[in-house]
Amino acid sequence: MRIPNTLTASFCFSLLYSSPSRFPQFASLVPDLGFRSSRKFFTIKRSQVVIKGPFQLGSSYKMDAISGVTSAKQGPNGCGKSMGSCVWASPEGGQKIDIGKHIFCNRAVNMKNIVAVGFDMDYTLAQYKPETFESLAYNGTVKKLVVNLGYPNELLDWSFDWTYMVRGLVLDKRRGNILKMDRHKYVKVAYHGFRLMSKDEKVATYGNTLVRDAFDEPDYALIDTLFSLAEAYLFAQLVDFKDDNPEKISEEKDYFRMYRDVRAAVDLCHRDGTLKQMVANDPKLYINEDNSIVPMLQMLRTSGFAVFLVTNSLWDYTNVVMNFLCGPQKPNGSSSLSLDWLQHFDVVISGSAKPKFFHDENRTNLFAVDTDTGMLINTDNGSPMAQVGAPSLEMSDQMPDKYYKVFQGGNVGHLHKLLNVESSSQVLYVGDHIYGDILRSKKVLGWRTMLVVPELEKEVKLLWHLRDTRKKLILLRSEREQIEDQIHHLKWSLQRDCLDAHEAKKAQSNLDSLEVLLERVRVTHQEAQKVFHEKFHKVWGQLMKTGYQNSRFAHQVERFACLYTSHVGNLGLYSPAKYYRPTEDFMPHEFDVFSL
Ligand SMILES: Nc1nc2c(ncn2[C@@H]2O[C@H](COP(=O)(O)O)[C@@H](O)[C@H]2O)c(=O)[nH]1
Ligand SMILES: [Mg+2]
Repeated sequence: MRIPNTLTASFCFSLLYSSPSRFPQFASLVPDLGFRSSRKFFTIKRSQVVIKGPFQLGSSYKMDAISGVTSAKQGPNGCGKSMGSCVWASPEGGQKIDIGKHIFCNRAVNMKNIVAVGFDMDYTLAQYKPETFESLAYNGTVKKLVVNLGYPNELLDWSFDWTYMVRGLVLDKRRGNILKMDRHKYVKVAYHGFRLMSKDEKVATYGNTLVRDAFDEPDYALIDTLFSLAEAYLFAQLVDFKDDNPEKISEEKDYFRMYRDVRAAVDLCHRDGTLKQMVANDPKLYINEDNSIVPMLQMLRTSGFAVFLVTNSLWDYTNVVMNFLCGPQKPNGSSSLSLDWLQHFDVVISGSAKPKFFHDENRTNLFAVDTDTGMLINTDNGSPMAQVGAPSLEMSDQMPDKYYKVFQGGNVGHLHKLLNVESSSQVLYVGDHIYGDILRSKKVLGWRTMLVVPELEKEVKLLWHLRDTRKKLILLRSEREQIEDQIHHLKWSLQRDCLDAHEAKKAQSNLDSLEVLLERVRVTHQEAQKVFHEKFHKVWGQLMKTGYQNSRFAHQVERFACLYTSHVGNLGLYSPAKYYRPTEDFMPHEFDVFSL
């Protein structure tokens, strides 16, 4: 458990209730809550090949009590004047970073030890607009279910609430349930379709099992990428539809098969042009414009880092998206495709097939990509190969008129070689997908990782605004526990102590009052907790919490992401020489000792 150094003082409180005569103090809290309401790149001329051959959120941050910004004393300036908006440094030697844009640290990353910084593209560099992009995926999927898989036409009239589903949920494919669980994998919130399951139903289904469910494939699906929000919503709709209209969905299509159909239809939307062609036609409609990316990339490169892109998207689509993000932009927002954006990268690997890419033993060929034609060129572990009958390869020191740094496929070994990386700990990779980008790269490979969690900006800001409420909730929970202890004490005394009649009567009276008070505090606490969570999300509450515990999603972030932040551009707000240090760990006993 970690708490930021700067906030610890505000969490200090003491509750020393020793006798029933102090009960009114418990009750006095209830109405106060306000809840009521080194570069090497390949160069290829048409007939000839030429081969050519890197500074936390620690104690130096002070929270601005009004606005929730911290002022960061920064390290040496690695940012040239030309990079106007890469403003991590200012003449005053520091700048205000909005709390929603902080980079949070689970595991130390010293940028001075990093040689190469890499990026994922979709939902990392490119933030899709869920209201248009996920709706496109939703509509395309529904259409395929009806036209190709024989689902009833009325599905075409359904609509999609893109705000409903959130990351970190788990779909129970066999039972048609959508679950939110804590870090111990205890199901805390459960819906069947869109119907909230009662506590008894939930416990009967998921509680008290001797062998705890892993909640993994094949019976469960993890909503771990923003790409999955539409399919989760559609699955819930289908579950309700089948329950209400069993005659309209063929019998053999149980919940599991319906999920499989939805998955297959979504998958096809990603492959058959349903999504990519539409984005290519009008990127501005589907992707957020972002003028922080280019300055951030420039800052990294001028600071000496090798910068790379590894995306599962293929070259043609990558080129469209990166053109949109890096320009050149035309006044109307459209951009004609150019290769200018490649200047910000040392190596680009499209069609990388992550997470397989992170396994060294994966023998997938690495092809160079002809960026004009999209044609793949054979390479021998990244070194271009001559075709039989074509002119032979030559080595030259001269800068060629056309060079290649775009590849497809391959594995992490190829990438290390291309970047001249000696140790995997020298690489920082920024991605949005815990499984696809982060887990494997850190666990298997030892790369340093940064997870982009766009939901975090709103969550952290809200947490900041609700900090007093949160403190009152902590106080109320503690109050509940202490009343319970008093009740247990009195009950024990009534049963075991030889009390005279007067003492027994007094104890019983105190006990009766305490039980009434406990019920009042319990109801108030529960209601307050519910209202608090609903401020974050009307259905699922705080992304990073389930009740008091970290959510399963938060647990994964903590375990697998060295760093995490709301937006990739936040990297440009910190010094390229920054030493990101984690906040101090706290065990529960330390909370008691230090009154945290
Ligand atoms: N075939 C499928 N492709 C999918 C699916 N969900 C996402 N995607 C595509 O993967 C890449 C992600 O790229 P990255 O930059 O984040 O590595 C992108 O092209 C998506 O369209 C799916 O279910 N099936
Ligand atoms: Mg991605």
